[in-house]
Amino acid sequence: MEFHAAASGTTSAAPAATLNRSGEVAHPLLKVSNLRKEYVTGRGRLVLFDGLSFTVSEGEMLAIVGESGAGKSTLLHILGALDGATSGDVYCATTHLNTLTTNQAASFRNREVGYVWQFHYLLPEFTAEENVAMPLLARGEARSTAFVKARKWLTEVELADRGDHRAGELSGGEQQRVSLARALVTEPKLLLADEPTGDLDGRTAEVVFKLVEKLHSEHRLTSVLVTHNLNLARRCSRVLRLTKGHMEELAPASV
Ligand SMILES: Nc1ncnc2c1ncn2[C@@H]1O[C@H](COP(=O)(O)OP(=O)(O)OP(=O)(O)O)[C@@H](O)[C@H]1O
Repeated sequence: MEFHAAASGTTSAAPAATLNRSGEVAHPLLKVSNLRKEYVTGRGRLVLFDGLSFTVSEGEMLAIVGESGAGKSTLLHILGALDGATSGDVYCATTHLNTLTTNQAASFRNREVGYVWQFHYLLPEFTAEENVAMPLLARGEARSTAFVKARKWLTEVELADRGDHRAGELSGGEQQRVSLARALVTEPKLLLADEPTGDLDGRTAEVVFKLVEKLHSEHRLTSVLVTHNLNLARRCSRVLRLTKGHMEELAPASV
């Protein structure tokens, strides 16, 4: 168990190391300070959250829970440089996400973050292998090495024998495992997952979540998962609940 001091509200410092309960140095990978997100809508300002401050240490598996509409997906998008905050700061290691240009944000997403969504967003006409190789090809990696890595990651998600199958011909659980391989083929530090098992039946969800747990620990990932599934949330090392615009830390066992 680790201590997680909330960020002090400073807006200029990259994450500093802290001590966990065993006296080991815990290096924060993500540091969120005083974050606010609002939308200006036809009916006025919609403030999703304000004053959010928290850190996520390297190696943690964090679940973000909360009511529908609380802003969990929006927060995940901000952590992954897919969306910007209205104010406040987000650091991923020494990268200050607020200051990235569009191109820098795209490069950050390609190199540092793996995304898994509720819907897999695979290209159905392409094979599993081609789908997994796509992020590497997008950043200019040679086809031969991209496909070697894609096959390695399909093996990691236990789909080595399905590489030449079209994504559209795979089952929902298999598609989600391919999307997990695609998320990790670039060997990111950070895995962001938004309801990764939300579209799957209970048994298939368990298979996919076990794979997430296995890959998280074997590849020393830092993972942030948005979920409504409290059974999955309590298996994470930390749980934060987004409620009425603020964050509460919950003991996983009490979720
Ligand atoms: N571009 C936008 N403009 C205005 N409002 C938006 C926009 N995007 C999202 N919202 C609103 O922000 C709120 C939070 O959305 P978000 O998807 O982050 O919630 P959530 O907690 O992930 O919900 P769920 O659990 O249902 O997926 C919702 O009320 C949504 O309608």
